[in-house]
Amino acid sequence: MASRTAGHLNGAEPVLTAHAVRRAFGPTVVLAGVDLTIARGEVVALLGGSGSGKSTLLRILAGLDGEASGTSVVHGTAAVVFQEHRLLPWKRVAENVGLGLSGADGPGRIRRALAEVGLAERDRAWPAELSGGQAQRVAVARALVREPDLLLLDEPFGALDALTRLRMQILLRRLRAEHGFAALLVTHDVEEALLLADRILLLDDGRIAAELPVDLGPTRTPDDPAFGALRRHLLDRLGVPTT
Ligand SMILES: Nc1ncnc2c1ncn2[C@@H]1O[C@H](COP(=O)(O)OP(=O)(O)OP(=O)(O)O)[C@@H](O)[C@H]1O
Repeated sequence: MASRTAGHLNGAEPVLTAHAVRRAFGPTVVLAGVDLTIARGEVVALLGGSGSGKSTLLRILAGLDGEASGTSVVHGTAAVVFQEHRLLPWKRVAENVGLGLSGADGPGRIRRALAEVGLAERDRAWPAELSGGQAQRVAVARALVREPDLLLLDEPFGALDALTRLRMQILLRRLRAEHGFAALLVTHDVEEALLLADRILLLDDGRIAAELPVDLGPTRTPDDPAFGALRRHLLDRLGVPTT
């Protein structure tokens, strides 16, 4: 696995290298030795059945789990976006985005990050005054303001309605084109993975069971026969019948 994941780098610098990551909860082994390399600027989607350990792996890579074994190194800055926005209800939008940010350029960076997610006018709002989609865009701004080399995204659009989800996917694609960050996107949604990722990994039985490059070019639509073929292949690997 290590040599396979290293292969896709083609000489590109890695932004994340993880090796032999293992995590058990009591007697239950959830991750049995995961090797993973992400290149600078690369978007990797992580698919897997419910309970396969996707969120557990993401938390380890984010440095949020002290109990795992193996090594995981982010070469640069990482920022995390979760399925729930996790905004502090007692702080206004701009304060939430700027949490932990220091330096005289903080207010300017907060303004720019909010403008980038289309919420420049909502900087004084309270989280409770926002829609689900707006709150999640604030969470994205809070990640962006740190100018991350790597975004760790745990089902970031999973709680949103279908239309808002589509808008967020388009926003993420645009932000990625502008900023060039790398991302690891945990998702249940095969189409979302195919729309956004350069490479898709399948987590099964505690390991990366399959790896699939997505050679679909920058403009992707589900009507494209090549898109459909990859979709069927992935659903098949996930054990979902398509006929
Ligand atoms: N803190 C914990 N204590 C005990 N078991 C846990 C803990 N966190 C996760 N698990 C178990 O580890 C397994 C993997 O959970 P995880 O949330 O990583 O899966 P997932 O692939 O993200 O699932 P889903 O797609 O349903 O969100 C599950 O069986 C879960 O019950």
